[in-house]
Amino acid sequence: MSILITNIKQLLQTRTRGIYKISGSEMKTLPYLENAYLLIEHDTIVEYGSMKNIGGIIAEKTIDATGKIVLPAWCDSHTHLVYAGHREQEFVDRINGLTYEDIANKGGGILNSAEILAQTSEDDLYEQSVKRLHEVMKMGTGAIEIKSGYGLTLESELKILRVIKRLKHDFNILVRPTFLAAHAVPKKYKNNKTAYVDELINTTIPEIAKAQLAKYIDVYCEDGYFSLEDTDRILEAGKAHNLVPKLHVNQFNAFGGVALGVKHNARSVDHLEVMRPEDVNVLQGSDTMPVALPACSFFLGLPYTPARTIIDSGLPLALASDYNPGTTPSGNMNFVVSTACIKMKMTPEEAINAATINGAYAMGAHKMFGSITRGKKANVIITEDIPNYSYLPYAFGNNSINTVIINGIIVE
Ligand SMILES: N=CN[C@@H](CCC(=O)O)C(=O)O
Ligand SMILES: [Zn+2]
Repeated sequence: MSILITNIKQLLQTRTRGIYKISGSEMKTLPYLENAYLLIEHDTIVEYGSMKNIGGIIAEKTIDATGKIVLPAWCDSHTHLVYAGHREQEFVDRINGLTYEDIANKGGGILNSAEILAQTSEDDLYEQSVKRLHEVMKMGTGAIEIKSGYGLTLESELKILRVIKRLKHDFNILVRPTFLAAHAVPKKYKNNKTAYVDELINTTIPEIAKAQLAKYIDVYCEDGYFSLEDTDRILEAGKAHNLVPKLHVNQFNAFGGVALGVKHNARSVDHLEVMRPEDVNVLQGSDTMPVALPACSFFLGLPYTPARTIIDSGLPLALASDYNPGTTPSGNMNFVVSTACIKMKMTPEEAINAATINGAYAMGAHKMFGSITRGKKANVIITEDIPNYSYLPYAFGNNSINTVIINGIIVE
């Protein structure tokens, strides 16, 4: 199937091959063409250019994008999309004064989700997750990372990772699986966290690696969860099984998690709501992508990741949704981009770079996703008739998307 998109008002994020992430002041630039066309063959972008030079291209399907903007589909590099049930009671408890920490200390939070998931069949978990994946694809997400982490036992973690594999197989979208059993200490190990970490290292990680169900390994490095020492041991064990590190760090406390991530050459360090100068400095010159999750800050009323400090120091920054039942029950990347502009003072250009090419980098998908580049996967959003690209984050809460094409196929 070939698709020709014509009369595009603005074709955003047009880049030549070999550009894998955008850093510092370069994030303020979003290359684009006006009055453009884009040609897709099968699942690939094969050509684009000015309408003046369209020549005699013929395709099986033509979409007239007069008045519309075309941009790469969002690359959401941090989600927990495979979960069971919901946690709106905790939401109400927070409105009534409890903190995220209070709720976790009462056995709620991640442990609450793990209990529900243990009682949910694999098929049911799959069906619940299908709805969410389809919903985010309709909202423009064209590549996604999904973590386990609501299992906390070998059996339940495998259940989640098998569901992720099924989604990957059944849906026409890049899915990157991450193993996150170090998400919370299970009740059984409440007073013996070291035994849980030992079990992860000696049994769970080797089994997960044997099953080839994950590409990345993640740890929630935070007070009350996993310490620097635990995290170091877990990442080391993961690396021995070819699992690439990603980290949850600096959500509530900063104590060296970012430096540890850099030491392990983590693909990304995510959250970063609390950043000290040394946490920013240690990222300089590294291959690790900092990732902000503004919808999580919005929902919990936490500080926002200091995007200006990070970008103005010359670093790159990616944006992701953190879709999960506890801290971010939404996978809407349009909202993430708006919130980054409104609350983190990112310009629309910076936010779009962060949610496309830098998001692709944060999940190791930058060679085929995240920009309008000849030879990359045909993952595009066609907006409604809107005045310009700044209107996208400006009209927060609106769905300004008309059509989403993922791997050359229109999402229905
Ligand atoms: N902070 C750790 N993990 C998730 C939330 C987990 C939960 O509360 O269910 C996050 O990234 O926000
Ligand atoms: Zn998360």
